[in-house]
Amino acid sequence: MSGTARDRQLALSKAATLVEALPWLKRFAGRTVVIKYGGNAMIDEGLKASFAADVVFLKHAGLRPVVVHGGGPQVTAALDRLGIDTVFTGGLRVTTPEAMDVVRMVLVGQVQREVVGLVNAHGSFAVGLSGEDGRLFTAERTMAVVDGKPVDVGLVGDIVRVEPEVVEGLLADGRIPVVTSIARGDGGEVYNVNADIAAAALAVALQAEKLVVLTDVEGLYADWPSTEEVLSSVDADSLEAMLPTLSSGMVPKMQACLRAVRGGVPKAHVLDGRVPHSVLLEVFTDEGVGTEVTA
Ligand SMILES: Nc1ncnc2c1ncn2[C@@H]1O[C@H](COP(=O)(O)OP(=O)(O)O)[C@@H](O)[C@H]1O
Ligand SMILES: CC(=O)N[C@@H](CCC(=O)OP(=O)(O)O)C(=O)O
Repeated sequence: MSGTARDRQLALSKAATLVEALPWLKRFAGRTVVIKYGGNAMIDEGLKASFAADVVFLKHAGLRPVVVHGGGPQVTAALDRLGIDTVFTGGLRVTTPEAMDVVRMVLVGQVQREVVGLVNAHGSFAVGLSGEDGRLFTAERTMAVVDGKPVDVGLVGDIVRVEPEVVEGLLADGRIPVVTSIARGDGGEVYNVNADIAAAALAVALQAEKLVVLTDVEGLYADWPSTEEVLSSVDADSLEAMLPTLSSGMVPKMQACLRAVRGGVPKAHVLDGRVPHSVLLEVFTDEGVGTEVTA
């Protein structure tokens, strides 16, 4: 093919991508999308920058993105440096009072600041919040479930109340809220909340159009640890039946997707955050990517 013909074909395919986005741009105008940015998806500087660009793109395209970030690997690295062992049970970090201080310091003081900085490379959009701010999240102590039995995991909370006004105020002001999954209990105790669960609770409270969860696998594998088949779509009842068979970080992630769709969020998606611009591909293309959870 001559250079000119190739150039013309490339231009046509770029135009086709833009045109494919048109119905989605119309459909999602003014809608809220909650994006959970997992610590395992924060791999390198290029990917972090492409995630931030996607979030800012959504905002300029007329959506209202809200970021809930994780940072589990970053917390584990900080605990290692302090000589504190890490144990996960049923996908939740066993959180001693000593570990809780580190979790809060790393998530709010380090990871949230980093995400705010990445988004604000594009303008003065991002404002960071902990679940403690404006009493956004109230939590109660919870347990992990292993083989159907509850197991104590220390200062881990589940969200029992969301007061989304502080986030709604920021959205109305044209900002991009960047939320950390730390919450207080009614008695003032501080809890470590899994970030997938926090993102789902917030998506429900904001009546979001979508919950998008970025992680380090292609989606939900049908028969993990085999990675041959990614489920492209699963409904809430089938997912609930699968829950007891899931392991590690997929347990809270899929509980979160279930909670979102049962709470009225039309769709939840688990995407591979290692693929650049996976958020844009999910929101603005016909096929979507990863695993979609529907009610
Ligand atoms: N059925 C499954 N499909 C995909 N991943 C699974 C499955 N079961 C367990 N996993 C594990 O769950 C991990 C994702 O959870 P997690 O490590 O908590 O991610 P994140 O930090 O993004 O929240 C995957 O990397 C994989 O090791
Ligand atoms: C209770 C619990 O497990 N809390 C998580 C909070 C951070 C998180 O969820 O981070 P990722 O999304 O990167 O996994 C933790 O301490 O690691």
